[in-house]
Amino acid sequence: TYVWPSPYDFLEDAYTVSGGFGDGGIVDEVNPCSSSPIGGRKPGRQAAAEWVRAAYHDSATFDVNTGLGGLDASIGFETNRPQNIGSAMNDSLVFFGAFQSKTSSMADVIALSAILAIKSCGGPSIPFRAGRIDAESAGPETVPEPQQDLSSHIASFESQGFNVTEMIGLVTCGHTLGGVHAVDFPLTVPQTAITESNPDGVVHFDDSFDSFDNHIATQWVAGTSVDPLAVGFNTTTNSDARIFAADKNETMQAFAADPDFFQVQCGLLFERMLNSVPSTVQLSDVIEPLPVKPFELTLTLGTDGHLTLGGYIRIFGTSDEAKAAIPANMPVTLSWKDAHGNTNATYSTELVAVSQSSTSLWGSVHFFEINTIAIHPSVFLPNNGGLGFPLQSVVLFQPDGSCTANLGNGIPGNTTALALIRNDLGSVTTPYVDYTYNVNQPGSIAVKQVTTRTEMQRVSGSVSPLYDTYSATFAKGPMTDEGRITFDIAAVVGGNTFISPNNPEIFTQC
Ligand code: HEM
Repeated sequence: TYVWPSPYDFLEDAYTVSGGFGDGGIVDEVNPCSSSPIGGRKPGRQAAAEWVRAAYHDSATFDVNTGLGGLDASIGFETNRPQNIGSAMNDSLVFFGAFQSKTSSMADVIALSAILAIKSCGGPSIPFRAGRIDAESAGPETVPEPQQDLSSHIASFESQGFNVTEMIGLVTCGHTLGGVHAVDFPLTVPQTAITESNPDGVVHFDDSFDSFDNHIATQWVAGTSVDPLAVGFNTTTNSDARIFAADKNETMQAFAADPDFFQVQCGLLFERMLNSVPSTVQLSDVIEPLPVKPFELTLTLGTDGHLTLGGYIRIFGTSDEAKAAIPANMPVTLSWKDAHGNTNATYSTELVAVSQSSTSLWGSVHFFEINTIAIHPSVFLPNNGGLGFPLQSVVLFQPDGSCTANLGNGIPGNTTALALIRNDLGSVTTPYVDYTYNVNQPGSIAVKQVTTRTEMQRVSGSVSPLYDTYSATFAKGPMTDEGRITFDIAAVVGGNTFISPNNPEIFTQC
């Protein structure tokens, strides 16, 4: 199961916190469900629908027989294909770039975005797993198009692992959001749909385009469908009509009769769709909000030689009691153990509720601030055997003195990162910085993550006799507009490897 610390902590944060303090910002784009995407903020465009369609088009390259393709961000290299017409795919990828990092591939962000969009629109809770790997080229051209016949669609879905019933389900679940745009599909939607208030000429699939509900099915069964791919003027592109009726409307009738059945089936089908990945990819366990989780924890050496712990503790709950709780009245105590595993009345502190509130799509979430605790370094265990929240205090990033040179006009020069490494736990070998930045890739608007390694050198002692100071200077990568920049610092100390992971880009000027 998922425990802290994990390489996927960043994705878990993005999954769990959807507003207020600690919010990474992904859900804001699809809350409310009708929101249009930033950048191209046009009435009629809907980010939630665009993300769900992007996830489907990326995953639709999956082939169950070969185990190739699937959700792998190859969509970035496929935007010149007619199936992906419009700026929706690229606009989504640019937005997702802010959530891409060494431990969150673009493909994982695409999957996460669909899960959050569907939930924000009132749809099912879909389990999220991470670990997808980004492709570096286009996949096969297997995304279905509306003018194809039913047997082609059955064959397409079959090679993606979905039978006829599941095909009907997946198309219905997808087409409960959004619609068809006249600017991109003039053979399906008449140009008269384009107006000043509807510049892309969207015609929605059902009467509740911003609610993940079964109206797409109830309207179809009642004969009141407005779906341009079902009752459109051009019968050739009425693929939804052919698909909906492919089992004599059995599935559509079941969806129309029972909204809960619709939700459950959609959840299961989307989960399979998002987990369609190349057979070489090993997905993680399901990532669920942790009840208690450190957030932005920092452990630094102060000038008095004491270690200082700072940051926040996040508390998440789904019970009615948790939802009713007022953070300011919630006593949250942080206690720690000494080097012998013992507790002591003084090894404890009360945390203060952060005044700004936070929201989650999955329950209630509150943050509590650690009012910087100073402790003598020797009370920390290098590793507490996996119990509680192990604080790694052997290799520490030292923000004080770490900096990036300025070459003038805002052009960054080299970055110097400082680390403190314990000197009393055995020999220190191969200390290094792994710096992860983004490069543009020809053929896709999405950036690629690159990691370069620089060895660290011991430069001096420190204010504490237990730590020495190490330094590395390395070039910043090319400046792209997208992607997160992070670095890890690691060393082998006394035969064990210690890592200070995911430190944020250094902006302090030298
Ligand atoms: C035979 C299969 C399918 C065909 C031919 C098809 C075709 C289309 C077309 C032509 C559009 C209009 C796009 C636009 O104007 O922006 C559309 C929209 C959409 N499709 Fe499909 N689709 C199929 C299956 C699916 C599936 C399986 C899903 C999801 C699981 C899905 C999700 C969506 C969504 C959410 C939209 C709305 C996009 C927006 O409003 O921006 N589609 N589809």
